[in-house]
Amino acid sequence: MVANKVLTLVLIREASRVLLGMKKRGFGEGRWNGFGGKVEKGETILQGAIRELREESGLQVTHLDEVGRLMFEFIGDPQLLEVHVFTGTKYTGVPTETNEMRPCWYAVDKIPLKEMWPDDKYWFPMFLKGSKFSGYFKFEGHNKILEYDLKEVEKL
Ligand SMILES: Nc1nc(NC2CC2)cc(N2CCOCC2)n1
Repeated sequence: MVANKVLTLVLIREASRVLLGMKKRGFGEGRWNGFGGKVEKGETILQGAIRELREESGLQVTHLDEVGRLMFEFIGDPQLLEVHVFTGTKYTGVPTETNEMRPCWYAVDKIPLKEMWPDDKYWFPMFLKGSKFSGYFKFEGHNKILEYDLKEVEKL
């Protein structure tokens, strides 16, 4: 039995723009995404999200709201990914390029969905509306979604 791999994803948002980063190496390289990654032993998921945001973008936050939960299955891989999506509006610092990520602000009507993970085009509109969402995506490789279900929820 392989436990889920717990990952975080932080989307920092201002009134009409969202901070994304171009992933420069590793999982998701070449795609725009929020900031995040693994949760380490001894930290909560929220603490992991705050840490990854700081490490990957230089931004510090004291509060994040969990807005989504996404599960991912990859054909042929027993390891499920469990991604906790957070958003925040109050931060300190300036978005800074790191060896992981090149940050860039995107207007909410110009989100580069074609250059993001394929699932994003389904749940990003829910994120932008301020809804909470819960979904499951079955991938074949890193570009093809075989099945998915996704719903807006009152409570995660
Ligand atoms: N936007 C997004 N979509 C994902 N889709 C699954 C890979 C198929 C994963 C993911 N992250 C996983 C890595 O940690 C950051 C968030 N972020």
